[in-house]
Amino acid sequence: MDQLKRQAAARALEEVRDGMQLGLGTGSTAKHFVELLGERVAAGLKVIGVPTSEATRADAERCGVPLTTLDEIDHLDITVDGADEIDPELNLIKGGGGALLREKIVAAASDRMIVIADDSKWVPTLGKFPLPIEVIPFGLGATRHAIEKAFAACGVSGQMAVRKAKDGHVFVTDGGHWIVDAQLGRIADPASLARALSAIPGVVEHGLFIGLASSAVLAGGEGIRVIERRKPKGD
Ligand SMILES: O=C[C@H](O)[C@H](O)[C@H](O)COP(=O)(O)O
Repeated sequence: MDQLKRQAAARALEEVRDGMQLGLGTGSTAKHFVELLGERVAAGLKVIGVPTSEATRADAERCGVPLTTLDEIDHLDITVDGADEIDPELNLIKGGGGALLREKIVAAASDRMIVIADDSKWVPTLGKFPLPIEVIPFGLGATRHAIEKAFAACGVSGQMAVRKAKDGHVFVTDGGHWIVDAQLGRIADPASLARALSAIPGVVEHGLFIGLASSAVLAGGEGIRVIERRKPKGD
């Protein structure tokens, strides 16, 4: 599996050109991209990156990838990031590693988002992977109630749980928020659910990435597939 993730990362690296400003994703697949990018930088490639998490910042620094922020620059050429699920419209579930908020900000600031994954992430319909919803701890009971209403309005339902870290404490995101993971099973209309969740005041962001991915690089036993999004970015 790790080999497939690295192959997908290597294929995405072929899209990177000298002088590009890059969004650097988070997770085990994106980490391969950062490592391979570091090798190219050591060989003379001139790029600058914006990390989507503190973990990726540390990886990029270790690999010698020069970094900046979206305060210093306001636009990126390509973001390369992993995903937890990818559907045929290139809608995504992201946030299994808790980095969804910065990942979405960075993807939205990019001309192109290339998703890299092993082909186990390719699904006909999103929802088997628990949907991460980043919330403000204040008023969580009311926010959960509003989320349940949004689920009902969008024809989905399922158990919700506040994410815990390995040490048993509540998982806290890089932005200081909590994550509620929702076991929905099948999300028939991810765009409607994304809109409904975004309208809830206590929801900071959610892991549905709709219309952000430009292409997906999927590595499997039979080789690499590159799937391009048909609609323009944002649609
Ligand atoms: O918050 C984490 C990110 O959305 C990851 O890109 C996603 O969870 C996929 O991670 P991995 O490549 O480790 O499966």
